[in-house]
Amino acid sequence: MRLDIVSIFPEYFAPLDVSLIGKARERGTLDVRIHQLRDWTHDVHKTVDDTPYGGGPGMVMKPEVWGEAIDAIIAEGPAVGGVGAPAATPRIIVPTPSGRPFTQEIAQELAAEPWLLFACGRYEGIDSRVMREYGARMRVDELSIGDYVLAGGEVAVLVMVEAIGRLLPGVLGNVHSAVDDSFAPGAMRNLLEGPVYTKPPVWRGHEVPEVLLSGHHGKIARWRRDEALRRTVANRPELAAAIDPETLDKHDRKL
Ligand SMILES: O=C(OCc1ccccc1)c1cn[nH]c1
Repeated sequence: MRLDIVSIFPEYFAPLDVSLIGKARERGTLDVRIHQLRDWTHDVHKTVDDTPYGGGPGMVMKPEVWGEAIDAIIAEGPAVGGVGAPAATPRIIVPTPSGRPFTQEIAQELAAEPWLLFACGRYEGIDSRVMREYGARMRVDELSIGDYVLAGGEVAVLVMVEAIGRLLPGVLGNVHSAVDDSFAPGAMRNLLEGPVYTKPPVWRGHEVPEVLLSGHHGKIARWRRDEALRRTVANRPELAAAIDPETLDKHDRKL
């Protein structure tokens, strides 16, 4: 997969050189290119923003600069690698509080894309005509990572790149655990993970639940399902309401 990220703060993405993503880049699984948006300005101040039409507080990012940046990046294509055929254009992702919720399901969908381009907005956002211009010929998704307002899209891109990156083949240590992720479609859909334990069996007087030491896989699976349900009801009642009995039966059938 090729990942292009455009930002006025490219230094935000230094963390992508470490851990899972760093290894994937070394392995060639991921081709990450960070771009400084100001490289496509032509004035001495490298201006990327201006006052909003219609008035109001804050500034809006200029369409011309974004258009030149995205055109230049597309011209560097097509992106090869990844599961599918080479992609002539990227799928553009724009983090914004007013976007569609970014979910594990969307992370899985994006992990199958050969080429993603993340556009980091700052100030009040990017002139809407940019999304309209590129939306006419490629997928453009405005996505939110949560109901709060950040100063810019950079941190949201780090979140999405990590959620997507860990799903790529060869990036995650044991690919098995991605299948059992919370929120992933399938057995764990709408169920949160329950509590986890490791050695020692007793720590400061706290014992590990007996059933987990029993070696009885059926009882362990049921206990884990029940704990997951308990935590989901406690922390995310709206998810608990959405669990279809089929999901729970699936767990029981696996027991
Ligand atoms: O603040 C966010 O993105 C940065 C941004 C983009 C456009 C205008 C204001 C702020 C965000 C919050 N949840 N998901 C994304």
